[in-house]
Amino acid sequence: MARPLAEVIPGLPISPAPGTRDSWATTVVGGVRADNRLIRRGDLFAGHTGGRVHGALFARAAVASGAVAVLTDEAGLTILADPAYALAEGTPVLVAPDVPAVLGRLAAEIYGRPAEQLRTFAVTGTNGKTTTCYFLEHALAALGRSTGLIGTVEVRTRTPELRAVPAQLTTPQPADLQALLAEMVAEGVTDLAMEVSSHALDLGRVDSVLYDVAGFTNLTQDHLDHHGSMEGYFAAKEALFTPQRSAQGVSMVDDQWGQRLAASRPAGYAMSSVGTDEANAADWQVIAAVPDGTGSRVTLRGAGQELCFTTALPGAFNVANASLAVVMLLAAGTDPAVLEEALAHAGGLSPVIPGRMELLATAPRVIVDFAHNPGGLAVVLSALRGSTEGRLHVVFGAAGSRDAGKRAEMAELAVRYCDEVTITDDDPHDEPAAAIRADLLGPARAAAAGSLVREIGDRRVAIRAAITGADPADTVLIAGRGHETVQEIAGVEHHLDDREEVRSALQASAGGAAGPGEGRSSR
Ligand SMILES: CC(=O)N[C@H]1[C@@H](OP(=O)(O)OP(=O)(O)OC[C@H]2O[C@@H](n3ccc(=O)[nH]c3=O)[C@H](O)[C@@H]2O)O[C@H](CO)[C@@H](O)[C@@H]1O[C@H](C)C(=O)N[C@@H](C)C(=O)N[C@H](CCC(=O)O)C(=O)O
Ligand SMILES: Nc1ncnc2c1ncn2[C@@H]1O[C@H](COP(=O)(O)OP(=O)(O)OP(=O)(O)O)[C@@H](O)[C@H]1O
Repeated sequence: MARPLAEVIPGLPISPAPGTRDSWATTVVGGVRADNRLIRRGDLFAGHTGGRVHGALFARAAVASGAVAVLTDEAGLTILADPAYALAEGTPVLVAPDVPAVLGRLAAEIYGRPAEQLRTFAVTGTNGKTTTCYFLEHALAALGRSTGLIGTVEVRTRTPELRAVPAQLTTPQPADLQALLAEMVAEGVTDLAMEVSSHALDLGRVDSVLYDVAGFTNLTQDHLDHHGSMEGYFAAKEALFTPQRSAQGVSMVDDQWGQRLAASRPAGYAMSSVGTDEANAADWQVIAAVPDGTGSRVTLRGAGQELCFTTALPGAFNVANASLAVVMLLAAGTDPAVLEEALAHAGGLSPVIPGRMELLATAPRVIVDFAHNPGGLAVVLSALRGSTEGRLHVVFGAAGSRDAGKRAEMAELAVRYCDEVTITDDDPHDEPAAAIRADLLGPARAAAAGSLVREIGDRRVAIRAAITGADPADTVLIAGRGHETVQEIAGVEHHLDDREEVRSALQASAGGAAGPGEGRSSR
């Protein structure tokens, strides 16, 4: 889709920069990007103030890649006035006081408002967004819909066959999101399941999308470096459940935040609730979740009806995630009996989700999971404790330069549930790795009653040590990085995939090999 700028900017706080000739109005743009590396011929480049660098510094490179106009802010105009960054005479330059605030709406106009041509499901909450979106995608496919998925692990469409690319962010930047939605519409996607992070809500990444159904999973401590407090974090999530952002919402009311969300919606906003604990009133209630293979057989009751489905994903928390996805589909108008039959026909709600309770061996049982905050670690460790005959081992660390306040609670949870705790590195980013480990080790050692606690900084060595030290009846959980394949230490990226390390440790263990620093734990 190509649109003249004169058609897309009326109504938006955007004006031509002083000195830009009138010809800007007839300039036709095919797309918009805020990263020069993504520019296609005919795009508008939006170069704005960033946390690290100003995007206007890349305007020349964007024009060299085919950008036909530039949108920037006042600081960007100063940069473009510098001969080192000045654009060729005649390049249309537009200016807005706050570019990120307007980018979503501008991109939606340029790409032809693609979100309005899709049925859109948004999932927010601290944990379970990715999982719930895979459940939604799986169920929608079972219903014969052509579904796109946007989330932390990957962005994918199912038309005409599966196409996936790794995700950069949980929720893409506004221009990238609109470009992606336009691509999906062009491919024939009918439904979209996407994760909406609190950062995205706060930073305006989804401002131009009105979702058909929004879902809330839960809230536990995370990202307080950005939001300041749990109230601030909740307020960011809550904004999704307003008529400006979604037509209706579904809240999982197992925690107090979900209950508060369900009870506090503005008049006229359609909100429903789902819960797995009968102590909390909910429109749809899980009345039974019985073990079925590795997962559960779930019965939901609501609106005078019952709906049964199975999921192979383990843990009570996956009963909650799957039930939320199901109730979001019901909220969208799906008939419960039709959904029940479609799920039965598809063999249940059992998507394969990279790095989420991913089972890599059975004796000992070795699982890689993305649990990286207290809420996630608590539910995963409690599920594994209950199903482990032998000893429970956990290998984990904490990401650097992020909400350090959650570290002590994670360490205490590890020793509460596990027999052996190996503290290692996650993504230290720019923080000294040893200092992060110390933040975990102190509280872990202080709280350790009977557990063995040890420190092995090198994650490969830590994984190998835990696996070679485990007996067949034991469970080893490698927590925190899930599907991730890059470890960032002091600004340098290293390849590291927990699943590959587990496989090679299992091979070494089967062959009797021993690497450096391995062996039984010491106190
Ligand atoms: C706080 C935040 O969200 N920051 C994002 C933001 O960075 P920034 O504003 O500092 O941008 P910058 O690097 O200074 O660059 C400024 C501008 O120049 C452009 N640029 C920059 C370099 C270049 O070579 N060319 C170029 O055009 C950039 O695209 C940008 O428009 O824009 C960057 C480019 O898109 C993002 O990579 C970066 O995400 C950072 C890496 C990040 O970690 N974000 C996290 C906090 C985040 O958003 N997480 C949530 C999930 C949280 C969860 O639930 O787990 C998410 O939705 O992903
Ligand atoms: N409903 C839930 N409640 C608590 N923890 C959960 C729940 N669902 C999943 N988890 C845990 O959280 C981890 C992350 O799950 P998932 O990727 O689905 O969440 P997310 O919200 O997308 O996380 P992120 O935004 O950090 O990527 C899982 O690996 C699991 O350990």
